Parts: sequence; C-alpha cells; structure tokens
Amino acid sequence: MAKDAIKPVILWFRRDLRLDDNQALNAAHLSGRPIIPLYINEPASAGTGPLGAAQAWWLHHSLEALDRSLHERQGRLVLASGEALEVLRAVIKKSGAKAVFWNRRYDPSGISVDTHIKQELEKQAIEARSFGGQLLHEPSRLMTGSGTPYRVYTPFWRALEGAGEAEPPLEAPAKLRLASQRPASETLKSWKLLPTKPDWAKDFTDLWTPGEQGARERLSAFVEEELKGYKENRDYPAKPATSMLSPHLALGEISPARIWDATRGLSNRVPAADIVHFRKEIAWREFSYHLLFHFPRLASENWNDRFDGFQWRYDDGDFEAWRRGMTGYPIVDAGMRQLWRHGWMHNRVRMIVASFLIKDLMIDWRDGEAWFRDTLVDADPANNAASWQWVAGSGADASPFFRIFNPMLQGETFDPDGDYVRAHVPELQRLGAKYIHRPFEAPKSALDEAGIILGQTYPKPIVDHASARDRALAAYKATKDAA
Ligand SMILES: Cc1cc2nc3c(=O)[nH]c(=O)nc-3n(C[C@H](O)[C@H](O)[C@H](O)COP(=O)(O)OP(=O)(O)OC[C@H]3O[C@@H](n4cnc5c(N)ncnc54)[C@H](O)[C@@H]3O)c2cc1C
Repeated sequence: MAKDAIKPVILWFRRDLRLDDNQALNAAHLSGRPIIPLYINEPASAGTGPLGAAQAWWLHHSLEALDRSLHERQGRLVLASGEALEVLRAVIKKSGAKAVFWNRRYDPSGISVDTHIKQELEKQAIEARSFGGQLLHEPSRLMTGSGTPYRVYTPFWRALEGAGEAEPPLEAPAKLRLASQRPASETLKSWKLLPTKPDWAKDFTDLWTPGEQGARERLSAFVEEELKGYKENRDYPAKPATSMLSPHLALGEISPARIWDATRGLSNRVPAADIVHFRKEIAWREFSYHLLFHFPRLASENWNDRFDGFQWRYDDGDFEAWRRGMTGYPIVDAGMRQLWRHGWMHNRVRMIVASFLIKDLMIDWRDGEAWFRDTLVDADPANNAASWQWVAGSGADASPFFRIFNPMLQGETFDPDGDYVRAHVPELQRLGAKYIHRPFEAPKSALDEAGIILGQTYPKPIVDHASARDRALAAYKATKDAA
C-alpha cells in the first residue's frame, strides 16, 4: 500500500453540515484513509464569514449536532478559527494529512478563497479535491443553446427539467474511519455564537431543530402533511404550508438532491401540480446560484446597471421603523417582527416588506439585504441577493420596478382574516378583519373597542402609500430618462 494511502484526509465542512448525501465525505470514506473532520471559523475579512447573528445561532446548534453524529461514529469534529489556508496548513502539519476534501461553494468570496487554497495546497503536494452536491446541478452544467448562462427563469427551469433526474442522494456511511489522533480543537463555546444579553433568540428554539436530523424530520413532515395543497396554500402566511427547509438548506444540513428525491413516487397521494410547484421553488434556488456564479456582482451591485443612477433616500428613522416593525402598515410590521422573533419570514411577506423598503421608503435594496443577512436563519448569499434584486427590479428576470405592492391589498388578499398580523402584532389583536390591514382607516369606535390609540399603542403610517408610490415612480422615471 502506498505510504500516503494511510495518511489522514481532512474533510473540511463548510455550508454542508451533514453526513447524508455528502460527496466529499463519501469520497474520503471510500479512500479508506482515516478522516479528520474539520470546521473553520473563517474571519470576516475572507468574505466567507462570520455569519449574521441569527445564522450564527443556528451554526452553533448545527455544529453541536454534527459533532454528536460524528461521536456516534467514534469521531469528533475539530474546530479551529483563522484564515482557512493557515488553519489547514497547521492541521496538515500536526496530523500528517496528505489530502483535503470539501464540497464546493459558489459565492464569489468562497470561490476565490477556495481557488487560492487549492493552488497553495497543490504546491505543497497536498491533494485538494472539491465536490458538488450543494446544488442539483453544477452552475456551469445548464447553459443556453448558445453556451451562455441563463438570465431568465422559465427557460432555466425547462433546461433543469430536461436535464433529467439528478443523481440519487448518497446515504451517510454507516461507519467511518475517523482519525484516532484528533488535532487539538477549540471549544464551540469560545466562539460565542449564541446571543447572551439580551437573548433575542429565545423563541427560535420553539420553532427550529437545527441539525441534519431536524432537517430530515422537517422534510418528512412536509411531504406527509403540507406538500399536498402546496401550490394553493403557499402564499398564505398564516397557513403552515411551506417546507421551512430554508435554514437547513442554507447551512447544508440537507441536500437539494435529498429533497428532490423525497418528492418522487408520491403521485398516488399528492397532486402533480403541488410537486411540480415545490420543485420549481427549489429550482429558484438553483437559478439564484446560477446567476451568482456567472454574474458575481449580483451579490452587491445592481445586476442591471441602469439602477446605478437611482436616487435612494437615506432616512435612518424610516429604516429603523421598518427594522423594528413599526411602520404603521400591519402586514409589513408583522413580517418584520416575525423575522426578529423567529429568524424567518414567509416568502410572500418577504416580497411585501422588501417592496415597502425599496419603493415606499426608497431605501437601497442593499440595506434591506444586509438586515436580512443578519437576522435570517436561512440567510443565503445567492437567494438573498437575487431575491432583493428581483423585488427592486434591478435583478435578472426581475419584477418590474413599477410593480409596487399595496400593503393593504396584499394583506387583505393573503391574510384575509388577519390571523398572521394578529400572531405577530399583539397591539392589533382585538381589531376585526375589516380594518386589520388598514387600522388608520378604522372609525374611532372600532379602534376604541380594540383598545388601540393610533400613534400611541400602534404607529400611524410612516408614509402615505399612494404618495410614496408616486414618489417612487417619479424617481424611477428620472433614472430611466437619464440612462
Ligand atoms: C427579499 C427576499 C429575501 C430572501 N432571502 C432569502 C435568503 O436569504 N435565503 C433563502 O433561502 N431564501 C430567501 N428568500 C426566498 C424565499 O423567501 C425563502 O427561500 C422561503 O421563504 C423559505 O421558506 P421555505 O423553506 O418554507 O420555502 P418553500 O416554499 O418550502 O421552498 C422550498 C425551498 O425552495 C427555495 N426557495 C423557495 N422560494 C424561493 C425563492 N423565491 N427564491 C429562491 N429560492 C427559493 C428555498 O431554498 C426553500 O427552502 C428571499 C425572498 C425574498 C423576497
């Protein structure tokens, strides 16, 4: 046996915190070499970390769960912080490892860090191998007939459908040969990923079970209970109708191939329309990554540079009212408070609050994207940027800027009884459905009966929607005319 065949291989975990359907892990396992499972807390300067505060909470619990799974297989996760290359070199030196395996990431900073690491390790004669599996298909696999990246979702979806079924997911190896000599590990506690005073994440635990097992249980529950009716119900935020798999996907506790696979063979109990619609949402995630990979500027610059001349407003008071859910528009406030309370927001409401920030308040989409990045447990470099740009109108295949959501009508259409608002805005708890989305139009008697004093117990609208709409359209016209 060649000498290097028994030298350990480092399995570098990143946003792929699972043993199931993990191609890098599988390859390390098949190599027969002892494995050193490693997670690196990369510095902010690398652009790949640290995570936003809500996702840091998730990461803490997810790493604990991963460590437990490894422990069941007689191993432990090694934790180290610092520049990834330096950390890898130090672990290689201590362990004598001759190979590093990882699953690919597709955000611009991740790609640049990984490319550099690969080159440097190869110079040291260390085998550096990367694998797919974070997406159904590598972003370069699906291309238009003329070999260019897709810019429009529908043809992308058709290409994805036409590409055939993704490879079936790989089962987690039942046994792992983990390196017996574990390099020194930092403690998770020392990373201080959890909030302390105040503990703003205290309600997260009611809702979420971070970790691979939690992800698999959520997937099964969704397929059993909610997938049927998904197409019709998914837009109603008061209904438990969507999978809520996004935070699990964001940290790679479950693979899209595993999710895809779970939607096979259900046609005798779930209408095909529901399955297709759900798959189309997974395909939106693929499309966001396709865009980010081929157009890395999507992360921070207007994809459509015509928007570079747009005159954004910078109003700290308005931005703060939006962040705190105190705009006076109940559906917007409910969404922003759901975000704060649970680190998650329903997709329909994300579109409404984003439209409100960008169009009613004319605050730069990048400010909204940054707030979401810090507060969402599912913050995702591709989905977040692509979705914000989609709402702003500056993105690929985006909703046109002039499509400005009316927060009252959106509320009345998608939360007709006001249950979603009542669940997150207790001040409006006793207000009936007629005025729940427009308390500022309610007669005094209705407000009195519900115990509401506008401007005191619940804010008056910070802007008048109709005038704000006109202001936004005028700014958009000026941008267009100047282009
Ligand atoms: C302004 C804005 C910001 C967003 N930021 C993020 C983000 O940071 N992270 C994130 O994962 N999603 C983001 N989304 C997309 C979407 O809102 C969430 O993926 C979805 O709400 C997650 O809930 P779910 O898992 O129950 O979705 P489901 O309806 O069950 O969908 C299943 C999966 O498909 C993917 N998906 C669903 N809708 C979309 C979409 N519109 N675009 C891309 N992928 C989608 C997600 O991975 C999701 O988990 C954002 C949307 C908007 C409008």
